[in-house]
Amino acid sequence: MLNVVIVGPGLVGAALIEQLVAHAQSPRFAALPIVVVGLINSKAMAVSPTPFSVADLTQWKTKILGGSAAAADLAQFVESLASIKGATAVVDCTSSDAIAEQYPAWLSKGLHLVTPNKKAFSNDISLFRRIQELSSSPTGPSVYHEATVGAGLPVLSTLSDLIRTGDKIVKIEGIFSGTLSYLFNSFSAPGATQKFSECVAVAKASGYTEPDPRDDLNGMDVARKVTILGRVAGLDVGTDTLPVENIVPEALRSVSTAGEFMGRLSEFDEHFKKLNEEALASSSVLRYVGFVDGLGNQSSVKLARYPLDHPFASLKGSDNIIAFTTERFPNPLIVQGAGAGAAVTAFGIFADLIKVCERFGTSPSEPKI
Ligand SMILES: NC(=O)C1=CN([C@@H]2O[C@H](COP(=O)(O)OP(=O)(O)OC[C@H]3O[C@@H](n4cnc5c(N)ncnc54)[C@H](OP(=O)(O)O)[C@@H]3O)[C@@H](O)[C@H]2O)C=CC1
Ligand SMILES: N[C@@H](CC=O)C(=O)O
Ligand code: NA
Repeated sequence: MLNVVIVGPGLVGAALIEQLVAHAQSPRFAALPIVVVGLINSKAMAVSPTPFSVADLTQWKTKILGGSAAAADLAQFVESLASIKGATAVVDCTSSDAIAEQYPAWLSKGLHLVTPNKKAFSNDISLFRRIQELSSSPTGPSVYHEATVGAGLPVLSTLSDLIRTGDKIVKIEGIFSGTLSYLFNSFSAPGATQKFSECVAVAKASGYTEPDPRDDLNGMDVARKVTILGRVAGLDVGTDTLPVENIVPEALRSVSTAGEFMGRLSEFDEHFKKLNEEALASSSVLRYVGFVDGLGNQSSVKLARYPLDHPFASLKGSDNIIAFTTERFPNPLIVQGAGAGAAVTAFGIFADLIKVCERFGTSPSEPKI
């Protein structure tokens, strides 16, 4: 049995709980060897020596983290996991740097880690290397973070399979942001009529953006994904050295809240309209792309023009597209699909939890179709 505790049941963490509950209730599946024993958000926490029931998980906001729950204290929360019998995985669904810093300590206690939080893998490379080192033993704790790039799409698993089998990465090129994909697919297309600020508002309301959409528009979210891919491919890349094109209008970079930023973005609709018209005039569209250079040090993140017949130009919705050009795949291996949103991100986390189970011999059975 794998015990799971979720740190930060926000949009994505709540969707994970929903998927675990739906799985447990589905007659198609045998009982899953995954149980939830702890939840903590920024206000409250609860850890139970026995698994939370499906009924409690269905109403976790009131039944688990409601009135009688203890005040949140992460150190105490982690300490109390020592009393839980059997393997335990921490699922970090925050976007917190401070929590990412805790991973080495958690791994040293033998806790497994599954997370969509990009920070630990894209901040200082020494943290990335420490985590790799602590999770490198086949019998020790495992770390899976598929959802940090392309949400649930099989991007990191594909990359690590290519590398583990001896392929050489030439380049990885793609649209790695669900938010920026949605924005430019809707805004920069022949005949499109929506204003840029309207597209940003829809992306935020759809749950694609980071809590502050400037973290998407400034290119940092894509830079983090390019960094993670590069590091998994063995390259020494970091967000501090990557050239990154920031498309947040200069005047809005230092406004203090995401709300103020959203409120004032329409002042810059004309600026984005002009960029778009220039692209369309040359039969091209604007797309925000990341590039990992497997052979040199030309990795980058930028807004670029693509001709209308290019695969990046015909992308839909919040889809990501990731093209791996390798020694074995001179015509790129392409992964494409929804790369943001609560359900597809939670799917990636859920699949990683199943991998933790498989690695330790508590494999869930296949559906009974
Ligand atoms: N949304 C998406 O499409 C995708 C998201 N991701 C990543 O998934 C992660 C979660 O995203 P999302 O669910 O949208 O974010 P939310 O802002 O909805 O949720 C974040 C959660 O973290 C909690 N939290 C923040 N700080 C702490 C803390 N110090 N201790 C305990 N809990 C804390 C918040 O608590 P409280 O509720 O009390 O405020 C909240 O529950 C992020 O790292 C994001 O980059 C990855 C791929 C796609
Ligand atoms: N804000 C991100 C969420 C997933 O990483 C995006 O838009 O892709
Ligand atoms: Na992924």
